Amino acid sequence: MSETYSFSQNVNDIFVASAKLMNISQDVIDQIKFCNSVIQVKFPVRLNGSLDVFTGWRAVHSEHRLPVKGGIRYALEVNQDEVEALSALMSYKCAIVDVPFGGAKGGLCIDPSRYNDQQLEKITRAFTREMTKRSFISPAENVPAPDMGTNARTMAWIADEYRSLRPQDINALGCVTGKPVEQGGIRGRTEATGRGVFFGLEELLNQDEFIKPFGIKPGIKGKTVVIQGFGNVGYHSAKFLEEAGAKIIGIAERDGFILRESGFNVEEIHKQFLKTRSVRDIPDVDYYQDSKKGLEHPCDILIPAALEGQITEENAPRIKAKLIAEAANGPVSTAGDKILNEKGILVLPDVYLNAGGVTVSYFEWIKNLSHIRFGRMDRKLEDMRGKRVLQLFEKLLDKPIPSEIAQKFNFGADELEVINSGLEDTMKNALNEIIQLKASRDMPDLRTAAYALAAKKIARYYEIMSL
Ligand SMILES: NC(=O)C1=CN([C@@H]2O[C@H](COP(=O)(O)OP(=O)(O)OC[C@H]3O[C@@H](n4cnc5c(N)ncnc54)[C@H](OP(=O)(O)O)[C@@H]3O)[C@@H](O)[C@H]2O)C=CC1
Ligand SMILES: O=C(O)CCC(=O)C(=O)O
Repeated sequence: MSETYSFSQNVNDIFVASAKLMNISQDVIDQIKFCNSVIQVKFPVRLNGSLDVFTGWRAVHSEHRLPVKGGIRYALEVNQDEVEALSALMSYKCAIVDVPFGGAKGGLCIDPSRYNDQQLEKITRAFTREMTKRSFISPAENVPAPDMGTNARTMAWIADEYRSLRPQDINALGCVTGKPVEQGGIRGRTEATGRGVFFGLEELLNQDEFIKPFGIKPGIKGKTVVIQGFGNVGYHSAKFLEEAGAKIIGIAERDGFILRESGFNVEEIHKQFLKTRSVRDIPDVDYYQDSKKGLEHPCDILIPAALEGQITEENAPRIKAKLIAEAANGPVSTAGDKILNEKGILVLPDVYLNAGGVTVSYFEWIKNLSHIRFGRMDRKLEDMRGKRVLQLFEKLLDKPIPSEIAQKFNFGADELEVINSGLEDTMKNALNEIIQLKASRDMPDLRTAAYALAAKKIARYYEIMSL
């Protein structure tokens, strides 16, 4: 990454350029683009007898809708510029997929692998107290979720701590999403971002005319895929793509790049990886110590699913993938993006593609506020209704409907089916909106069109308010 790289500047630049293409006034652009507020907290935690001081941030980008929403990241690289950029991405992402939230993001400067679970719990609870005290966590105003270095368990600690601080808040469980199902979470959230990446790619690869100029053939089957980052998002993206017939040939992790041109068995490799969180000693693969070289390996689809700023003007000229699917936030810098576009590489942008996580977080938040699981009240009723319709058909036809056909009438969906269908619908509709806007305004690329769509939707809110 170049020394002058500013993630938030990158996000602002592309937002401003895209908003201008929609003829949005400079006043409204300025109102939207800046981060509304950001807190930095420094707090001590006693671990093994000594006091360690931790630094964390939570940035709120736009409160045009409340609550504001966005993950909490635990990583040593976390800094204020990063959380501000990520919070802006959250505002735009939510607008694109019509999730009625503003944008936020948090981060704690910590290497989570250096602490055991008990220590992480203590640190997380202390961080939660700091943010709750300042109203940077609440079901009505500011709702975190998992991101790099955090997971469902971290969210359970946050929810529990918040509940003990605000026992009178009947909606306390909605103060955070991405919780374990047993603690008020929703089925399908853990894998939602990866599943959303899959739905986005599936929809894109169905658009024969759109992808043809990039030399990309329709369909997922047989496509070769390289993934950077084998955590939550990378693993689930790989898994769903493999299930649909893609060949995952390369995985770039923190400590190296593994390659098998004939394709991995994702589940098997993931099991091995989890033993040490390393790709170094995985058998029967080619191993390269220089992880970043993995991004340059020839493939149909390259999926950066780790950090921002991974493809810049430095390595973009050497990228050989036909399609880059940005599962991570901000993996391609503005300068890198320009080079990819000039090379004719299609980029499916983060601000749309990884929105599956927040979409299902929205469903979880609704579940927490309504205090009932999706399907609990009407599943049986729907099932009975469906069966009656089938019986009626059988009566009219005077013969039984073959069981393989009857089974396809999946009446009475359970929570996971409801969530996954809502996610699929959201991801596919949003991509079509982006593609249509790109065509109608002759926009240069999907990223510009996605930001323009977000700008249009958020600007509408401000314009109505000042009528
Ligand atoms: N979780 C979610 O729901 C969402 C996540 N995202 C974005 O997706 C990306 C990944 O998040 P998530 O999967 O949740 O995070 P995880 O922490 O689960 O996984 C990230 C993985 O990337 C690895 N990694 C870190 N640095 C590098 C590097 N330089 N090169 C290769 N691999 C690296 C990590 O290794 P190690 O553990 O050693 O650090 C880890 O295995 C982030 O950009 C995040 O903002 C976007 C939307 C939602
Ligand atoms: O699920 C959420 O609320 C936020 C997910 C997130 O942090 C992201 O999309 O970058």
